[in-house]
Amino acid sequence: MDSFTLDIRTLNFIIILFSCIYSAGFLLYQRSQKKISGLGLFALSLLFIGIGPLVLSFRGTTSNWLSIIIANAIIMLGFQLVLHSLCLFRKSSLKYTYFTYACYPLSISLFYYYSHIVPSIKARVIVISVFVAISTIITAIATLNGKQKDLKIAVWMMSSSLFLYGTFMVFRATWSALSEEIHNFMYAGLLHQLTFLFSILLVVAMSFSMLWMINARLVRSIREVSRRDPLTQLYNRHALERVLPRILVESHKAMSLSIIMTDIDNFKSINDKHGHLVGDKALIRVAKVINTVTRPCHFVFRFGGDEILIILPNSHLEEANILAESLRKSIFTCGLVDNIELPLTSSFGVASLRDGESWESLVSRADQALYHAKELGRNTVVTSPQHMEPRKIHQVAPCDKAIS
Ligand SMILES: Nc1nc2c(ncn2[C@@H]2O[C@H](COP(=O)(O)OP(=O)(O)OP(=O)(O)O)[C@@H](O)[C@H]2O)c(=O)[nH]1
Repeated sequence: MDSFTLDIRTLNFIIILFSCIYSAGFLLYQRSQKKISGLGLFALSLLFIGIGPLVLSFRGTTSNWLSIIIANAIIMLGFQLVLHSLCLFRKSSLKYTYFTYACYPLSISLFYYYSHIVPSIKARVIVISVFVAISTIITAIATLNGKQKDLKIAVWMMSSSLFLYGTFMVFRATWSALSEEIHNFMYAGLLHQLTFLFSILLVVAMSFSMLWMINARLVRSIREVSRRDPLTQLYNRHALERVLPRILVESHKAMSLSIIMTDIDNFKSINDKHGHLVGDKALIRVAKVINTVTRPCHFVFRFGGDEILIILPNSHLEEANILAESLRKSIFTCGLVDNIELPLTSSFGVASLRDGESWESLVSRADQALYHAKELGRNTVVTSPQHMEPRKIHQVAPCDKAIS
């Protein structure tokens, strides 16, 4: 095992360099971009993981108190903060940090004991290896169990690099416990030299995974923005074009798909009478009501102007009618908009996909039904018949209030 040797001083220098560079990078990133929970603490943890070995390298030229106890306390604090920061970043419970925070003073006391009362390099190696093993394995679990939606492959990379490092530390502690006392750490053997090499790998892997997760979050938020209507926050036509092929394939398998087309009644006169800002608020209010009444399996799109399309996958006509009627009532009773009592109502056209019917034909039937609802006095739900009777239109709900 000792025929191959690595230079600990060089490896130590690389740890210091990488940790400090990544730390500074993350701190600058955090300052210049929108704050990301846990990122500042993660940067700090890397700084500690870098400063610890720096202080350690003064061994022999400064007091043991500084070069042994303080240096190792800084390294252990660095690993503790990696755990804390990743709990914040991944929205994991902070309970994961309790055990290692409790072990921290005990580990420092043991360091004091094995450097000043019963000096033993071997015992100190075991103490730090056990502490780091526990904290990195807990960090790997906390990272995996976080509630935050992140790119899975990057989460796995972060978690598995921490887990592998922790496992190596368990091996190092066990090996050291079974070996003889170490007289000079610099020549203690390959296992201890590998610790420095693996620490460099851990710093690089953690930093890369962190950047990967942040980048994936940005891409997701940009994609989300591009698919939402900025005023109502409903999905836009671009989103409809993206999800429609999938919805149609699934609905052909399930043999059922219904849609509801709705349009605010006399919206132009709301705009003309109260101004476009009030009109915007009315539109937002209607969108909110629709979002509250519909279920997560329904898709709601701003189709254009004041027209909103609701897609109900795997739903028959009756189900769509019941939903449309409940939406109609909820909009009719939704109250004041901007402290102004508006006659806020909507009309609805409902249609269900017929055998072999195209999407365009379905939308056109829902549009026709909506048109008839307007003709019938508005604030009404009209259903397009399911069977081929193009001229026959059913009115399913009476008008609560006709608006001229
Ligand atoms: N405030 C506001 N108005 C909008 C927006 N988009 C479209 N509009 C207005 O919405 C109105 C749509 O009117 P229509 O649907 O044609 O007619 P209506 O007055 O609602 O009448 P009916 O639909 O027949 O009940 C137009 O005046 C558009 O200028 C928007 O984002 N904000």
